[in-house]
Amino acid sequence: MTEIIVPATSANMGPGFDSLGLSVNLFLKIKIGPKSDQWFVHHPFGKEVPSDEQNMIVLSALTVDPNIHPREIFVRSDIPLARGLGSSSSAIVGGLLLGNTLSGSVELSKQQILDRAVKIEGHPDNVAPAIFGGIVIGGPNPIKDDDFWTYQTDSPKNYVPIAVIPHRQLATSASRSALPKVLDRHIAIKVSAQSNLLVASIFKQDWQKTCQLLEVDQFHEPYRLKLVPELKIVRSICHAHNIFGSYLSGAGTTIMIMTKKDQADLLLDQLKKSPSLADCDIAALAFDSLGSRILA
Ligand SMILES: Nc1ncnc2c1ncn2[C@@H]1O[C@H](COP(=O)(O)OP(=O)(O)O)[C@@H](O)[C@H]1O
Ligand SMILES: N[C@@H](CCOP(=O)(O)O)C(=O)O
Repeated sequence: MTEIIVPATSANMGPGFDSLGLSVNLFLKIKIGPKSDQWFVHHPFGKEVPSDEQNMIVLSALTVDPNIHPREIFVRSDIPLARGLGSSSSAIVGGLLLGNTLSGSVELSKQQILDRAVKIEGHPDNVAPAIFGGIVIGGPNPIKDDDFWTYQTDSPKNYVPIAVIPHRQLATSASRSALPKVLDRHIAIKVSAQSNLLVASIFKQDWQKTCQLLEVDQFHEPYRLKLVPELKIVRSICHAHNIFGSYLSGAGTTIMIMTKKDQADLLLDQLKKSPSLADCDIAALAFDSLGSRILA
């Protein structure tokens, strides 16, 4: 049975709001089952997620080719829903790859899949690393807004992403409505300069500076702090051990920390000991370098 595999993603690295993200080793897996009278999606998410053609995976597949014959599909996923780890992007990218695989008349390139995925999701910072793997910077082509440029690079070898995942869900739409309509010019200039530094540090593999710059966001974190107070707690535990590299992953509620491998055990231990983080799953993940793949 053909299987489509899409990794989870952690968007909004530092001040790279809506632009900068990386992929990690939690996966959405879609197996393509037999033809059927109607679409039926076998999935583990309960009633919250539709099992018919209204399922996000099927909706995305049908944007590629509305004439695809309905199928049964079998979905497994260890990406938690609505926690800032790109579950909706994984469904969109997985659906587009499903449509591309099943269509007899359309064959999209990776770039076309990216452009369509951004159109559905609204921003490239999850869908781009979900497609390409590693760390990806994405943004609109300056002369053609529906075409997205990306630069991809490897994640650091001697660092590990530690995720603090509150049990609470937070829909991206709700978290976006906490953001201000207007930003102060001085703040925007300063943070945009630091965002430029962040990108340079990533491509120079100057990971120590990267980790410091991951903490300077002022585009979204200050406004979302009231929705994810755990960010402050996690950051202060990290700083008490002179560890930098924490940021609000996507729209929350997950907090990601990029930390040196030799500091990971100590940090995990300290985070797990904190009574304020009792309602969180805390785990060392791994960076994903492959992005989406299809196993025949
Ligand atoms: N595998 C999936 N299949 C179908 N729908 C999904 C899947 N994963 C996520 N979704 C939809 O996306 C929603 C979460 O999207 P969002 O609020 O953007 O959070 P995030 O992308 O950070 O997990 C879920 O509540 C569900 O409706
Ligand atoms: N830039 C977006 C990222 C949303 O990521 P998600 O994983 O929470 O879907 C935003 O901050 O709204």
